[in-house]
Amino acid sequence: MHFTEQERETLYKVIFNRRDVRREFLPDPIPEAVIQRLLKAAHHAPSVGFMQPWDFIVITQSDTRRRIKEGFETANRESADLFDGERKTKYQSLKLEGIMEAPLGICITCDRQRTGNVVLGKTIKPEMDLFSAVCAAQNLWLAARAENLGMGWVSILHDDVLYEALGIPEHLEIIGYFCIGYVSEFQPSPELEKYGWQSRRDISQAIHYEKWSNTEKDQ
Ligand SMILES: Cc1cc2c(cc1C)N(C[C@H](O)[C@H](O)[C@H](O)COP(=O)(O)O)c1[nH]c(=O)[nH]c(=O)c1N2
Repeated sequence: MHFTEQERETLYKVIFNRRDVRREFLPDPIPEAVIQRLLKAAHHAPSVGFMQPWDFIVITQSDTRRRIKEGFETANRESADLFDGERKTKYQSLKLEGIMEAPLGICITCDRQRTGNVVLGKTIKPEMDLFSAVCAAQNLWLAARAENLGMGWVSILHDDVLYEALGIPEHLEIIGYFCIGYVSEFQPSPELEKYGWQSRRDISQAIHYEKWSNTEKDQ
């Protein structure tokens, strides 16, 4: 298959207009066919040794989401305490999840034993199964954006909250919890940039030719 220039432009548009969404969620229901398309896109992510170590837990019940939200509140208080002074005040002013507002939650797990102990491509770097499951998360994120759905990653959560609330078997690792829903708008830039927490690095600082090189600004 050969992609046209227009199709290519669309892909880049999706990439550059994807956002981590926390505050713009609408309660509008997501059609089941759309949810299935998102999950199929996630399931078609690359994976080490074609291990496909992920599972997707689909959460719509507000009772379940409330338990997760309570877990977030605990973890968020602990997290705020790790920052000092002005930074702490700023942290506390940020909105870092949309668990109750987004009608859909998806938890991605990773079964590290899915295809046995020795896996092609994972023999030297054992963490490659986890990386593969993160690729599924990114596919989900981009597919959601293409469907005009916002998605937010919530990692300010202790794993035991998700194990308990979602009945996840102990042998699975938790990759992440994601809030998904239609949105009032997509912000043009990251929320953390807009609120002065962190700005985007200049791309020239991220690219190194032939050898890693320290740029002046990075030191
Ligand atoms: C692994 C991981 C974990 C988290 C995130 C991202 C990733 C990749 N991000 C979202 C993060 O803040 C966001 O991606 C950046 O700020 C850049 O913004 P955009 O995603 O471009 O909008 C995120 N955001 C948030 O509000 N609460 C969270 O717990 C997390 N956790």
